[in-house]
Amino acid sequence: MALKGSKGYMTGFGSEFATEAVAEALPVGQNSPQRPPHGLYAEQLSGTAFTAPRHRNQRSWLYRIRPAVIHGEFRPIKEGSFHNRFDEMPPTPNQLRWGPLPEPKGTRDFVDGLFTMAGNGSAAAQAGIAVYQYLANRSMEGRFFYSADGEFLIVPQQGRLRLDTELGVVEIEPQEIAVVPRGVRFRVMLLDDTARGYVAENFGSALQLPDLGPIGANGLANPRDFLYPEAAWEDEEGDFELVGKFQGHLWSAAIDHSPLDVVAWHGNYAPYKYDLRRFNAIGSISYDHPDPSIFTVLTSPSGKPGVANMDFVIFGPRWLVMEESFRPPWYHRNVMSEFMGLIHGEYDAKAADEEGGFVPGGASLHNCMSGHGPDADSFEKATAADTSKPQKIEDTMAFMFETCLTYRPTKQAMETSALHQNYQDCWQGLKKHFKA
Ligand SMILES: O=C(O)Cc1cc(O)ccc1O
Ligand SMILES: [Fe+2]
Repeated sequence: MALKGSKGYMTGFGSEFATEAVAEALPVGQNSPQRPPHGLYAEQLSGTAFTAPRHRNQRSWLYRIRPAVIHGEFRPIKEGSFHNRFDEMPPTPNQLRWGPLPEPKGTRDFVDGLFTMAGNGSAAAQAGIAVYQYLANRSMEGRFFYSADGEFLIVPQQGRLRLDTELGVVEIEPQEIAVVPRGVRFRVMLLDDTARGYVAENFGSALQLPDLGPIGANGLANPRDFLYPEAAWEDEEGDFELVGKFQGHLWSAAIDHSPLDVVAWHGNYAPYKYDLRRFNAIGSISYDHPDPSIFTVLTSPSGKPGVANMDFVIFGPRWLVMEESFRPPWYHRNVMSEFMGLIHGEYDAKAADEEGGFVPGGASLHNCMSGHGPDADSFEKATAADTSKPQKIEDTMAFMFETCLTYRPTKQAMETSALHQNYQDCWQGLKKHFKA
């Protein structure tokens, strides 16, 4: 089942778009005419309060075959590995690292295949985030999903995905990301046999581009590299299911038609994709390793000046030229909490070890004020390196979901066989070099 209409994209982060998959389906000069063109229903989808300041206001007008209200009663469904239970055990200050999650038995689609790793804040407070990993081997057939709790930032690590959404089709592959806004209904189709990746569900204010300050008008993730789908639709009837995530729980309603029936839309509240390889990395060209905030792709402000509910930060290919400096990340403790994943290649602060190290598909968690930094091998290498020569970090893509609220790992994340038992050993070989 492929949606009808264009599979093209429109460019520009947060732009005001207008798109129609059927000619003249968009009303001209008004949003809600008495009789919209082609017998469509007009429906507004508000992502911010009606009264949010204009530069932060997000809403789209959807012109659809049936309004979103037509579906059966929602009933709670049994939750598997996809849940928001962050209080099943006391959060640990220990540094944690996981290998790739083991393949579960049987078939599962994107929604069944979500596995909650950690979270903080709550959907109720509209603050904090949940971090999931997914492992899917089947497309969502006859099944649609939305979250009222937050936007979904999807980071594929293996396998291409086609996100069929109410507002159009977004295709992503590893090293690209997509964001599906709160409330938008979608289904995830696998374009390869299996799919594996990470998701941050952002309960707080919508992700936006960071301010650039003295960097100037250009750099980091450039607005025109964000792609939004053109309208695409289907008019399918059948015994389908709509799964909603609402206040941390999953609900299911019968729906006798596809909710992906939006023939035209206009506005600035829509899913989008971004290719991480387009990131314009900016760094030190003199000395010292800068703070990783220079690698922020998207940020969700918390309301406190300069403090992010979440930052999505990437560590991609770049030159290191800092002279007489320790070039990898320094040892540090951070009031913000750091969940990391590796999409591709190797991370410069962590070499392979007997547990496999930090490998693609794996993850690490360095929580509020827990010490961390390069392992012993990486430290030795970096302190011996010739820093009069530039060094290129190539063929790698790691990322961090950094948040101002402390992560609470789930019980299942603490009990999975993927959790490394000896992670802290990677630092125990750090020798004393002090000479008075
Ligand atoms: O801990 C990490 O590996 C992430 C990180 C990278 C960096 O370059 C500086 C600080 C930081 O937390
Ligand atoms: Fe860190």
